[in-house]
Amino acid sequence: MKKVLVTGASGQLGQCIRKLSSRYQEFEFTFTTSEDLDLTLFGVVSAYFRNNNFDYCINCSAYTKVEQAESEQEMAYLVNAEAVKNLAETCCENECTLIHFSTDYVFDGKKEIPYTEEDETAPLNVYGASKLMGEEYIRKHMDRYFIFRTSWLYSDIGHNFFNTIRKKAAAGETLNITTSQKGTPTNAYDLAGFVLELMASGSQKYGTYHYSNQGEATWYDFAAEILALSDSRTELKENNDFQTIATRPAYSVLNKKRAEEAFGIPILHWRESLEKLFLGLD
Ligand SMILES: NC(=O)C1=CN([C@@H]2O[C@H](COP(=O)(O)OP(=O)(O)OC[C@H]3O[C@@H](n4cnc5c(N)ncnc54)[C@H](OP(=O)(O)O)[C@@H]3O)[C@@H](O)[C@H]2O)C=CC1
Ligand SMILES: Cc1cn([C@H]2C[C@H](O)[C@@H](COP(=O)(O)OP(=O)(O)O[C@H]3O[C@@H](C)C(=O)[C@@H](O)[C@H]3O)O2)c(=O)[nH]c1=O
Repeated sequence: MKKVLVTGASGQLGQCIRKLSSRYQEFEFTFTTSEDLDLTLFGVVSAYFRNNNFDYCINCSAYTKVEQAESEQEMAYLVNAEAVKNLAETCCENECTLIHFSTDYVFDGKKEIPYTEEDETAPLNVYGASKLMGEEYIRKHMDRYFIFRTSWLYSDIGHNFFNTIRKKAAAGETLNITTSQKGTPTNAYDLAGFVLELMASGSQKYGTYHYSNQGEATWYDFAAEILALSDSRTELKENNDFQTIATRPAYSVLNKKRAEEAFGIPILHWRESLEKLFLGLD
């Protein structure tokens, strides 16, 4: 039976993978949080892999606080770059395939058509730059890896825009939402299902890929759809000058052709996938 380590298991994507993993009886899963396995400690990571013969590592760990990263630069690079380097070197040494996630924020948003994997990266903020450095370590140290750049992940789990909007609406707050970014919301369960299917297929089409739901939206469009599906009467206002500490790309829609052609796994439109999430909510 193939052994799979899922790191960052207490986070949003890690928990989605855990929920879906019972459908994949052909794998033996181990889930670790930062308390069980701190990826910033090379010696610890190296010993852990030597003592377990993992075939795959799905790395869901990351420093994802985009605003805070601007003042906690060191921590962002430690987790998003140095810890990833530790993992890449260790996976390589132990012949373990690494599945890793990166972000649309590696791009500067100056394009007006979806970004391909070949497009030049030029992050505008610390989070994006630290994630890009993590990607580069993997490409430098490994052959057997999959990097999936994704965007605007949401689910009913953890801290994300979907949960923020639902909480604010429930509290009766008026929402002021930016129209100055265009991207694609991605249901974290879809991404979780996608990587589990990829693993089950035994694909060896290693490399860097883009994966998000289909279509495009502003954060305002996304909030409007969340409110509509919640039957909420909360007031929603467009804001084209929402102030943030970190600069974000104005346009970060990802072109998914490479992943679609390589793996043949259908990808839902973001509106359809959002509806699907609502249907499963209590
Ligand atoms: N969320 C989003 O909108 C997007 C996310 N991504 C990428 O997708 C991936 C998953 O994101 P998501 O699930 O939302 O992220 P979360 O922030 O929900 O989860 C990240 C997890 O990483 C863990 N972690 C942090 N530091 C360490 C460490 N030193 N060692 C081990 N684990 C650690 C945290 O665990 P603990 O709490 O135990 O410290 C946390 O549970 C990440 O690579 C992210 O960059 C890409 C695009 C969009
Ligand atoms: C809460 C809130 C945010 N915004 C704006 C701020 C920002 O431009 C945008 C999204 O805000 P958030 O802080 O929720 O999202 P942000 O942290 O930018 O989300 C990003 O997270 C990282 C991890 C990624 O990798 C990206 O793909 C992306 O998902 O919406 C409003 O306009 N009004 C609001 O009330």
